[in-house]
Amino acid sequence: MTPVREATVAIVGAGMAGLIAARNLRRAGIDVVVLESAGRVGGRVLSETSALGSRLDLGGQWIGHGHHRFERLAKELGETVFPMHTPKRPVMVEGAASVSGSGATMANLALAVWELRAKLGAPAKWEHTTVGQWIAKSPGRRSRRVLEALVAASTCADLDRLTMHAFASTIRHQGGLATMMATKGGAQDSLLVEGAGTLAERLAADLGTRVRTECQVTAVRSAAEGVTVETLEGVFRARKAIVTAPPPTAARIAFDPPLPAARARLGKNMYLGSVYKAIAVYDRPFWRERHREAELVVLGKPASATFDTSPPGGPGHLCVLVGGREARDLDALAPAERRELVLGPLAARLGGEVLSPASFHEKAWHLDEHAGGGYAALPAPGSRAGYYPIPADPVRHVHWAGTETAAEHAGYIEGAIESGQRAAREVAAALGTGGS
Ligand SMILES: Cc1cc2nc3c(=O)[nH]c(=O)nc-3n(C[C@H](O)[C@H](O)[C@H](O)COP(=O)(O)OP(=O)(O)OC[C@H]3O[C@@H](n4cnc5c(N)ncnc54)[C@H](O)[C@@H]3O)c2cc1C
Repeated sequence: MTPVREATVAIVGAGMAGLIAARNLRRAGIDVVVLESAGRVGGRVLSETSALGSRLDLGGQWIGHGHHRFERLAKELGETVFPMHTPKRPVMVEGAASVSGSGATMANLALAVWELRAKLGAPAKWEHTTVGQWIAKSPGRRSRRVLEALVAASTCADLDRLTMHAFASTIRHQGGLATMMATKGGAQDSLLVEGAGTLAERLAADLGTRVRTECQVTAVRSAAEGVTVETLEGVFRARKAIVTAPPPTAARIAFDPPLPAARARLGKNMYLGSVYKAIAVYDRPFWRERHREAELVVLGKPASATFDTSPPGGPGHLCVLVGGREARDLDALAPAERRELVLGPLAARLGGEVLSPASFHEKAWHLDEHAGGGYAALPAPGSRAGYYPIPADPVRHVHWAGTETAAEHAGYIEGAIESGQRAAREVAAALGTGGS
């Protein structure tokens, strides 16, 4: 029989929240074990190396304006922050032409209404209206397509699975629509040369054998003296547990005794969005030489958002994001077909070289059984459970972290870090050990 292993705190998930909680508990002298179901650490952050040697992120990457914890952590771990190459405003393109005139004006008007409603409070009837229904009623084919593209790229939601009320609540919590969508001064403000995924790798390296990958937690049983955590790799006993998996994936864990109804509801009433992300790498950002900006919203099928994420002095990086249902539509294609579909619409604008990257990196997050999707868990229609921040009150010896629980910047890496710090403080206090 496999022996039962002991730690003071067992942490479920080696994403940013779990790794930060582990690091802070270790700093307070508390023994931890981090149990991760995937064969790698990082969760929704993941860095790769391009054919030209540059690092790139297939998961979370941007440091948003005011994401101070994230920026501090990056600097502390020796990473280099650089600002995004940002035009005055992104260009919306359909085919080779940019979208202007009434299509753009109507879309901007709708965005202004959403922004205002998010600030002042959304009308109750928006609880029964999905974003898809709202957009379908608004005038102008192009304007509707712009709105669909922007909402899908900024939330990764299926537009018929996100109510206007929930969307307004997300906008409010994430500092406004303009902030969510902006590069300079917004949620896509700056990047890391070495990659956000590298931060997770460095945090895990410092924790050494305390981090166990391919160790899926199947059950957490609470008793008076602590918890027993069952995994596919054996049983761990601890005084406290911190669960960092987002509610839809945490719902696969059996809790004994069962979780209170409100907590269990979160797992049922939330889902992770669908998102496809690609980074195409070129020997230089050649489009800049032609005074072409690569911050684009492409209104084709699929609709995508493209960014120039090239590191300073390094190769050219084009980042393409497709969110929601259209991200899933890409799954059925062969890789070469998908690459052409994603890069093809950019060629008319940026030049034919777009079609011949030195390397092409892609990931469909909704197909990742461990992460479950991205960017973050969303509330399903029919309930306000799942609005940010989701409750994180401990249940006996079980504490909760993960970006969705963050009081500030939920959904972002900053929120994951904040939640890990908070959970570590909470657990250290419960153990009577202080903590950082
Ligand atoms: C494509 C994409 C782009 C993004 N872009 C940005 C961005 O630019 N900037 C930004 O700030 N944020 C971005 N985000 C969001 C950001 O990546 C996340 O908010 C953050 O990484 C979440 O961290 P977390 O630790 O809360 O959760 P996770 O990273 O999801 O960690 C949870 C971990 O728990 C593990 N797990 C789940 N169930 C179990 C189990 N039963 N047993 C053991 N382990 C389990 C999972 O495998 C995972 O590793 C993006 C996300 C995606 C997917």
